[in-house]
Amino acid sequence: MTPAARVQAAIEVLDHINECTPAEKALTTWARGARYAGSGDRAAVRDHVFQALRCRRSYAALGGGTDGRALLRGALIEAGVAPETVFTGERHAPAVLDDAELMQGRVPEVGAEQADLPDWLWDRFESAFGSSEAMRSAQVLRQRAPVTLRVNAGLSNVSQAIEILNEDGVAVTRISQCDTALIVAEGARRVAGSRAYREGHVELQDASSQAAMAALDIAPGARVLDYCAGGGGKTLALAARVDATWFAHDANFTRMKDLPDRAHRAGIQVTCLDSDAITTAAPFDLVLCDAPCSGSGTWRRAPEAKWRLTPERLEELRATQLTILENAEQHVAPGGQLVYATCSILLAENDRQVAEFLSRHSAWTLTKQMSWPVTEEGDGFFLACLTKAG
Ligand SMILES: C[S@@+](CC[C@H](N)C(=O)[O-])C[C@H]1O[C@@H](n2cnc3c(N)ncnc32)[C@H](O)[C@@H]1O
Repeated sequence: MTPAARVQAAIEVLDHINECTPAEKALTTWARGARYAGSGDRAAVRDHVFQALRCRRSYAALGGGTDGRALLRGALIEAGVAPETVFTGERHAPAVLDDAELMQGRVPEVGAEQADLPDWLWDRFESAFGSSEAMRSAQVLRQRAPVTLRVNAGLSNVSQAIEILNEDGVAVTRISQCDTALIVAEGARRVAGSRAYREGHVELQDASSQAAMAALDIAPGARVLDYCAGGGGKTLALAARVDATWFAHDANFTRMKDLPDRAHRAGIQVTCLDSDAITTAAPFDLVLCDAPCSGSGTWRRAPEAKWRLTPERLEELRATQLTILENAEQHVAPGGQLVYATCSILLAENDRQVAEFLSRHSAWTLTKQMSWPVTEEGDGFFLACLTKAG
């Protein structure tokens, strides 16, 4: 496909998304009907679509509308490419911009529009971080996220992992934030098929999640429950550095379906527990609640979420987070830890939740609280460690 044909395909996918189709589904539907598209074409179309979703508001201002054509016109203007060089009307390229379209478009307004956030979220960002840090975070969320690997310290060391990845054409760079984290500089699409990945030397995991798990104090031999385990990424990260007994739970048990295989690949053992089995296996020395959240620290990976979140949905999430903490704390042994984590940068889901929990539970003290801002190297992440009276 020509570059202009890729833009036209992205326009069609964005129009489909505008009709309330989830981005992944719209992309899959397009790819099924576009057998002529090679993997490079599919990746390029996907990049256009996701970038337009990250920058939806500012591109809409620049391009003069919210349909696919306007968004891609806005994207080209921001990239310094004259839209008429792409909207040529030639074979498979977008049709020439008409007079009505050319009348539209303006510079995005200072504030929420430039930040590519809904107004109410921009207000929250500004009041939490101040204008300049709020804008810095928002601008990072407008960019593509890095592909980051975690070296499985249980099986490999960093130099060995880099060497094995290089053999398969995956070039990586180390970062200061975390010893085990490697950012993929070249060959991201080769990671899943690489020997390093297949044999468990590396896992995909954001650097801030890795740094947060590295910040936990876990004694060898401890009994640890990952209460919101999902695919088990946090358990695997912890198990790579401490020899403990690992348990995993998720309200949606099927989310843990890949965990036994992933654990096997990483050379560790994890016991998956349903709610009844938790009661039998309790108490635990540490219960980790990597709670469902707005994902605001990861919106560059899932940009639709920032436009979908509403104040009401945020309140629902907050209620779920507190219920999870209330349920999980009952399974912690005296003197043990309850760890609350989110991949959000919103105070409402982080500091405020910890304060709320502490105000209701006098037996608990906050022993550690850390947060990671969104940066070029890592997603936003929050961690609080609470200790139960012995
Ligand atoms: C942020 S994700 C966890 C990600 C996972 N820890 C990882 O590292 O891949 C939150 C998880 O919490 C689960 N969840 C939602 N409500 C829950 C509840 N009431 N109790 C336990 N798990 C819950 C969801 O099914 C989801 O898998």
